[in-house]
Amino acid sequence: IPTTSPGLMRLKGGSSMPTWSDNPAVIKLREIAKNPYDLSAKDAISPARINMMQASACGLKLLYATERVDEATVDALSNLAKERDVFGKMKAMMDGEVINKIESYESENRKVLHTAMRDVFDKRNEAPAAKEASDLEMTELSKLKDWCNKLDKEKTFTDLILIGIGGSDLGPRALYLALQGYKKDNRRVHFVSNVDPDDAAMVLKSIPDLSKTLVLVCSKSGGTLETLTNEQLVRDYFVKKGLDPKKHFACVTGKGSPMDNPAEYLISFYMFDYIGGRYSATSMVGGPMLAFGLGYQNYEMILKGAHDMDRNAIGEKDVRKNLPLLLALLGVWNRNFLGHQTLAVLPYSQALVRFTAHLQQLDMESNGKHIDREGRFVDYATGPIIWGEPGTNGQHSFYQLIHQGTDVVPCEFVGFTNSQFGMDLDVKGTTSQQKLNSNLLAQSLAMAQGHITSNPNKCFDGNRPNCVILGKKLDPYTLGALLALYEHKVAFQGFLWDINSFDQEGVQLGKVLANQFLDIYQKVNKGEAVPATDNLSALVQQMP
Ligand SMILES: O=P(O)(O)OC[C@H]1O[C@H](O)[C@H](O)[C@@H](O)[C@@H]1O
Repeated sequence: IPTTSPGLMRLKGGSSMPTWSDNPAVIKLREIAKNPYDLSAKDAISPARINMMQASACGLKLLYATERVDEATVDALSNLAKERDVFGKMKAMMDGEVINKIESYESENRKVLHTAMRDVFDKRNEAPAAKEASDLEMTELSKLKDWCNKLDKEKTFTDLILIGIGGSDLGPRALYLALQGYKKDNRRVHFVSNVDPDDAAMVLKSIPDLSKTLVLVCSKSGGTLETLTNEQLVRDYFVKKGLDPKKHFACVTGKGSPMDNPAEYLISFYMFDYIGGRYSATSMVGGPMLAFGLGYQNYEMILKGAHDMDRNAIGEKDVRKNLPLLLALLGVWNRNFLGHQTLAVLPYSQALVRFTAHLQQLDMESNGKHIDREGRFVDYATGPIIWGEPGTNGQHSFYQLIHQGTDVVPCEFVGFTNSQFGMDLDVKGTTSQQKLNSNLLAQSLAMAQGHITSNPNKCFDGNRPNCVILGKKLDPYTLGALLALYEHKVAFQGFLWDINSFDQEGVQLGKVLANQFLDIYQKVNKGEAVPATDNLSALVQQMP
């Protein structure tokens, strides 16, 4: 990681944060990390440890007896949280201070208020933290509720195609797929995100009746190439089928964006510049689609679960009881002090099939950063590489490396006592759900304690850190809480690293170059000559 760059001049002296290495807690944690807790030692994992090393909030329980920490490590991590002022920063975020910025450099300069989108429940003896933002969302929510009632009454639409990408696709799609047990009868949602024309083609071919289909175009900026292209493609398809797009197309966009053109749409919903794409699932980006597919009440329960987790994140100052902060600190321990580069998130729930994909954007776009909030290159590791697939499928694929590979992969397992549909059978004395959960618990323990034998081929070193997140059942409330747990984990980690978790400059360069390639394709399409001497043209000419 570079620590200096000719292109990066510090314009402003004096930092409010001590540098990472000067933090007393960092010094202490580095000392502990020389000889961290050995999970593979005899009796290292005991019933007492399992009972003590756990925390609960909003129907979720975090078990961390299988992490390489003891009480002294957790104390030192707790001090790190204090020294890096994570609660001050979380409060600034929830109160609506402008925290999405890099001091003295051109940056987004925005508030970060996804929590205000669900701060809509308390009977107002306690005012919402950012009242103006919550009030604006209340207006959108009541518009959405009325629209849902109208759709329920008129029964005109059975299918909805959501067109969007990145934050306008991943989070909402992950939530919809996660709640199939709560789907409304005779309602289906489809997703088109990739600019690959086969994505839209496959969805359009699968629609049973286009005349009963809504299209929800979702883009905060209203200018994303993939989304605009797919909107045009789908509009064109409707026209070809003799249908008027104006009677089918709705949109979600930022106020004042190029897409904010109500005359073009049946209805327009709004999100705001202080809602980051990857934090937007509980804004109108998720709202209309989820309320259409699952019903408005279920959407409200997602918001309620998320809001309750927001309260845990800001209100619970004891790190041993604050789920997002505890998860964040355990992650920082594994990343910065034990030196692990990746994190596998492994849901033992088929419903969470796209949840890890959403977390990839949430975490890696937020914390894949190399400068701190004052524009200095950091000399410590920031966000890990996130990956994973649902278990037990993953067990039959990549778990070999997790158990015996030369890289240690910290894991976060997620599981539920009950299935969503309850369609289960007792085979050989246990249900399928119990078989699923036995596998989850077995993997966690096997990674941690290992198994030493005289045959090296059958040796498991163990000492591979992991934790387990458990809930009773993946219902809308629990899913909202799980979503917010990860949103705040990511934010807390950004606060600990003192980076800006809310911009995404790293995705710009590729977009600029893609536009330059498009210019070349345009010339090729018009039969104009393209220069043979530049890299871009040379690459285009490589396409078979
Ligand atoms: O919602 P949109 O403005 O269309 O943006 C969609 C996505 O595109 C960008 O490339 C960003 O990296 C994402 O953070 C964003 O969610």
